[in-house]
Amino acid sequence: MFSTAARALASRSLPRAPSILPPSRSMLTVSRLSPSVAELTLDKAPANTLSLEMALAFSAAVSEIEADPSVTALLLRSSSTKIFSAGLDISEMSGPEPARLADFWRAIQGTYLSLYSSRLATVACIEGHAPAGGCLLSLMADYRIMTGGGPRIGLNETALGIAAPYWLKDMFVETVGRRNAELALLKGTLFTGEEALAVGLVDEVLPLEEVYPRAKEEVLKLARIPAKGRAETKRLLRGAAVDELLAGREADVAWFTEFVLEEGTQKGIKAYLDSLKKK
Ligand SMILES: CC/C=C\C/C=C\CCC/C=C/CC(=O)SCCNC(=O)CCNC(=O)[C@H](O)C(C)(C)COP(=O)(O)OP(=O)(O)OC[C@H]1O[C@@H](n2cnc3c(N)ncnc32)[C@H](O)[C@@H]1OP(=O)(O)O
Repeated sequence: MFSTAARALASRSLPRAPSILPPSRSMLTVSRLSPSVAELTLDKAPANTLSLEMALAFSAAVSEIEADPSVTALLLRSSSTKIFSAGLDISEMSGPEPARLADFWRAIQGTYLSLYSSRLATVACIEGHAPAGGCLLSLMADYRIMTGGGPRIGLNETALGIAAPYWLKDMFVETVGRRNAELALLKGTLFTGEEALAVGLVDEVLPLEEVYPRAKEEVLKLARIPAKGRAETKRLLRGAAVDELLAGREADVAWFTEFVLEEGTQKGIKAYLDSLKKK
């Protein structure tokens, strides 16, 4: 839906180095809910983390779905009802090879550029946890439906000693409003579904068994909204944010790689990774 030039710029900046594996589809499945509605299921055990390969596979799958003119809507879900996505694969950032780290971040940017700018109507079906990068995936959708009670969602970067990139922070601010965002980002709050609903981070909260049926109902409904008007409205709402990242993509890569490669950050990342593995 964005300009051809912007699209070309986005795809030209994606990693092309021969060392990068081709996107693997085994981490994702794409199916049809109806002739015009696709379903994209994250299927990378145990936590649907965004590794370099997963991020590339995600963007490639979204682009492929979008390239089919008969598809007007997309449902995003996880094959696990416990974890929607645990966010960025922290092992990508622990003792990284700098060139791969830069490609990793370009691929993470690519997930945002592919789905946030999509012409499709998009619904996120969040049955399980969605911290940090998991929250990012859901924020890129037009509508979010989440399980109440147990799972948590939010941007917990600050609590991990890091910061969300500006384009993720901006998307969060746009969604929950300035003050709610400040309070949540500065504390690294992870919300229950009910708390997320109260701040506008999700649009509906339901018992687990009702989340997927309701998400299907909603995406099938959104698929019937005239596609051209919706796509143009999305461009008007989100185009400036997407163009800003496209224009400053390499500066954002430099910010991320410098931060991650710092000795202190590396110590923190290693300690956090160890704590996750020891759980
Ligand atoms: C730390 C980053 C550092 C620097 C970056 C600097 C600046 C830029 C900032 C960019 C933005 C970053 C956003 C992110 O996404 S960072 C990642 C944040 N994610 C988390 O904090 C979630 C961590 N995971 C959990 O809290 C739990 O796993 C969860 C609540 C989701 C589920 O709990 P459950 O008990 O059901 O499962 P676990 O046993 O904990 O996990 C299963 C296995 O998966 C592994 N795992 C989980 N999350 C990650 C992850 N994000 N990366 C890598 N591996 C992960 C976990 O270790 C378990 O593995 P095994 O023990 O089975 O081998």
